[in-house]
Amino acid sequence: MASMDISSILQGGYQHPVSRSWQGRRALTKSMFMYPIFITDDPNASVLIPSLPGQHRWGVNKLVEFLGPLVKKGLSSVILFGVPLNCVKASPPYFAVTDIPLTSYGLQDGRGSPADDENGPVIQAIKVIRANFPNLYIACDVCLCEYTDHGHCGYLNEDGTIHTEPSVQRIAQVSVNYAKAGAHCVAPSDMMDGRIKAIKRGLIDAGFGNKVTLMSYSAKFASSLYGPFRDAAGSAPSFGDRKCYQLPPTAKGLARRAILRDVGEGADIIMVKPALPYLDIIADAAQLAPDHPLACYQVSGEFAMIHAGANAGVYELKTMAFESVESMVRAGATLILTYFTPDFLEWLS
Ligand SMILES: NCc1[nH]cc(CCC(=O)O)c1CC(=O)O
Ligand SMILES: [Zn+2]
Ligand SMILES: [Zn+2]
Repeated sequence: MASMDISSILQGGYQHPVSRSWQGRRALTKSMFMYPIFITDDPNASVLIPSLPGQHRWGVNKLVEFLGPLVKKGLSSVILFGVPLNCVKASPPYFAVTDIPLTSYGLQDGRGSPADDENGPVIQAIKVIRANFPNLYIACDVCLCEYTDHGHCGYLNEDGTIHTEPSVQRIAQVSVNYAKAGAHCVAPSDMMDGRIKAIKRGLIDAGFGNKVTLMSYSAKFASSLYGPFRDAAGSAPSFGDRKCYQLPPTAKGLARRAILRDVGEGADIIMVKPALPYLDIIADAAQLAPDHPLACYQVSGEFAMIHAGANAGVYELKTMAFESVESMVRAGATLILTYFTPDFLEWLS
């Protein structure tokens, strides 16, 4: 060892737990975690989702009891997903958005009207959370796939292709209605071209420009890792796939263009999704949008996979969960959407 060159020695710098804690650029904090929760339209529901270990579909009447202990432990933000299950399915009509009157809640109509119905699960949940947890930051996922009968993220033309303009118009309308109900943040996950600009315009025109954050799922890939979520939300497409709007897994260049576009269209936060297989994209986003908060979504399949590996004895769950999010932070993420949030609140206490 005496012959080893001074420039060869690194271990002296991290032999102690305290010196190891200085090796990350940023330490994990509780406020880095945003918790995705599923709100269904049975107000008393508390239904375990089999493919998402420990996660439930909640009815609005259960939210206070469920969130109370988490808020006490330091939960600072949630993202809401509506899961309308008590809807009659109709065959998809094809139309321009302005031609279709709002139907009453309960009818799945190809227009996605339950998304922002006054009595629908998301609007109700926003109000309950605002009233009971004044410091909890509420983001709302905005998409049409949970609400349309065909399960696609936008409206369709007769040939099954995306009808972009009415889709974007409707997504902006839903976003504004979530803002009116009290959401602090709207997060469009639909991947329709031009929706960030349309939502920003809508928010500004409705007086929410300086009050509501716009978080864009900018680099969202067509991934195999959304399976448990589609189970949970009942949002699997009834035909076809999402490859014409979600990005191909190989598409580094498209992801970079989408990030730059969304920055230009007024996004306040950029997101990469899924997270762990796309760390290079997170690093690209950190470099392309260095002055924006950068979110990543550790999606349902990543969460299920980490649990499955732990159950198979491949690693210890907590160690792997830490390694996964530490990797995301190392790549440049400042905010992580994850079903592990309740666990991290415990682990970081
Ligand atoms: N647009 C809906 C949406 N919003 C978030 C997810 C995935 C979240 C997860 O898997 O945890 C999806 C699924 C999809 O696009 O098919
Ligand atoms: Zn969708
Ligand atoms: Zn297609």
